[in-house]
Amino acid sequence: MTDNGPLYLGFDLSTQQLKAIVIQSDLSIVSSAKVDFDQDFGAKYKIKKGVLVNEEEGEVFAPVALWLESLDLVLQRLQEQNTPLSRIKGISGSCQQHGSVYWSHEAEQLLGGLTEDKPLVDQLTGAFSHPFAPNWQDHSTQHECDKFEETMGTAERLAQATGSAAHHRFTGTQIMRLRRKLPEMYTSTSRISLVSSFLASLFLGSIAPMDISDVCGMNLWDIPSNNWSAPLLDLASGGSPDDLRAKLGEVRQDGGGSMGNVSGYFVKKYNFSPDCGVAPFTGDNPATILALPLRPLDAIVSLGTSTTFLMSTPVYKPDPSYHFFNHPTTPGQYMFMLCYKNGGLAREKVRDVLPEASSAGDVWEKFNKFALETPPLDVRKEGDRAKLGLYFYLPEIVPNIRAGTWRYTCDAKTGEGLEEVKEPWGKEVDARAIIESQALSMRLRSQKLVTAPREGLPAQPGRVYLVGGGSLNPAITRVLGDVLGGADGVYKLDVGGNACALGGAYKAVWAFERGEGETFDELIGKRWKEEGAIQRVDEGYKEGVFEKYGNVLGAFEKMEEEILKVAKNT
Ligand SMILES: Nc1ncnc2c1ncn2[C@@H]1O[C@H](COP(=O)(O)OP(=O)(O)O)[C@@H](O)[C@H]1O
Ligand SMILES: O=C(CO)[C@@H](O)[C@H](O)COP(=O)(O)O
Repeated sequence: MTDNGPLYLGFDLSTQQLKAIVIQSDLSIVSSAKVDFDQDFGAKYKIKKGVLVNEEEGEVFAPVALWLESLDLVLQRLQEQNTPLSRIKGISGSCQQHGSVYWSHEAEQLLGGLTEDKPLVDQLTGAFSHPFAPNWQDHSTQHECDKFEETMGTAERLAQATGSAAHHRFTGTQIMRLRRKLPEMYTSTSRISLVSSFLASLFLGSIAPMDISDVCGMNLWDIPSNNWSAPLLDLASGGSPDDLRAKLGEVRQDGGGSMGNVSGYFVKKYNFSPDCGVAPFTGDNPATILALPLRPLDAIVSLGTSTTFLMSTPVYKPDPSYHFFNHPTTPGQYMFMLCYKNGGLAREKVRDVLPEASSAGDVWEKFNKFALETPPLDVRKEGDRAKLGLYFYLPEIVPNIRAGTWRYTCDAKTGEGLEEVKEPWGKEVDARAIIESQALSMRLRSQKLVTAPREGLPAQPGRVYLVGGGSLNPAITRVLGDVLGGADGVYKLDVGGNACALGGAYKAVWAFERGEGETFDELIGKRWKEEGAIQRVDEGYKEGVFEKYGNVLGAFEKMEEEILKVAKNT
């Protein structure tokens, strides 16, 4: 670390953790710290995997107070490592998408009057009209989703306007439901923040505007007209669109620059400089595409609690089965995203029932052994049928199928003769089958966005970058490479689970150091050094193997369609 250059702080407030990462202008990492919600506060807030669940209504939510306590704790941990917080010139961050925080009428006053002698949680309890933030795993809003699509006519039209069809977790449907369920709470709400603008607000000491990319996770922002959608605001607000517009506030168009200086609380308590600026925070997925300079055709797979597949593209081609967001830094660019609820936690469920699974040592050892010893689609010899499954321990997003496990087989060469298997096959086959299933779904839905990277190759991504906790797993990375390809290889970001925090920190560097008209990719592209930042973990495209999965892609789609007919989420 140099002795006196500026430092930048990036956060990631995700489902299970709050991470902080401090970097220098040359993008090198100075220090990092994290709070694990279950480990640090599980007993106090009675959370599991970062959230509380009301099974009966499909509600999943997190206590806002938990996040306040976590922010103080993560800063204290950075301080304990002697991180020179006084040198931090700018702060930005990434937060779980879609969650919403409800501020009371006292919020601005309480945020503006924080004193360093008490923790945030003691001073801000009165700043919220609702103690909980709905989490992206919430699935209580089917009724509201139906109304959103009805209002726009079809799921296609809603996707054309807002970048996505109606989704349970999207903030507009969540706001509409909470207004109906808790009318008094809604009336006593002065402002509504996304998790990203909530965290930025704490640093600013006043309520921050929403971010131009994260706002696309609400089903309320009309992307082509760059404004709130009038009919959808009207619907969500129950006929008082102006009131809801005021609660949502302005949307900041510029992903860079400063929204203001850090609040005195952080200056006095943690020795931040009074000149330290706060840049807009964004969603964790938009921040992930900022964790490295992405080239056209490159894809990122984020293996966190959720699994997401991300690409950056200049083409706005929305469809009800996926999502488009404004790019977090570059006007005219978009982020393409697929999001699955059954990511890391579903793989853990399969892992935990494997024969001989041991709880000591590496908990993934058996899972990895079975996944690597099983051949693609469990086709061991000529004539064996390919095995395909769906492993949904939670109701899934795409396809919109209820929780359940299904197993099918089909002809491995043609994909024909798809049949459901009534007796489950050996549990050890599930280890590979669940990864294949998750990857086949991503390949199916992204195939229209990819082309042949070079003559003679089938259409596929160029590089596939893996981030998030699951990227540490060699069996998962191998199977993803087998199915998704990647003509230029599969890489893991060396910061493992910290990619979006790093994306947040890079965003802060760009926000405060950009030259006139200098784009994020230009600035970061000049400073980013591949060596030490990424590690090649799989060759990606393997001739013969990739094609085996291509042979059953149609059968996989048909399997989903069959299951949808009998097991649609209602
Ligand atoms: N070695 C590993 N192999 C497979 N999965 C792992 C491994 N280490 C962590 N994970 C998974 O990573 C997930 C957490 O990833 P992380 O990116 O930190 O999540 P989030 O950002 O959602 O809090 C856990 O649910 C766990 O299943
Ligand atoms: O709902 C989505 C994206 O639409 C999730 O990706 C959330 O943004 C939370 O992600 P984690 O990092 O906690 O898995």
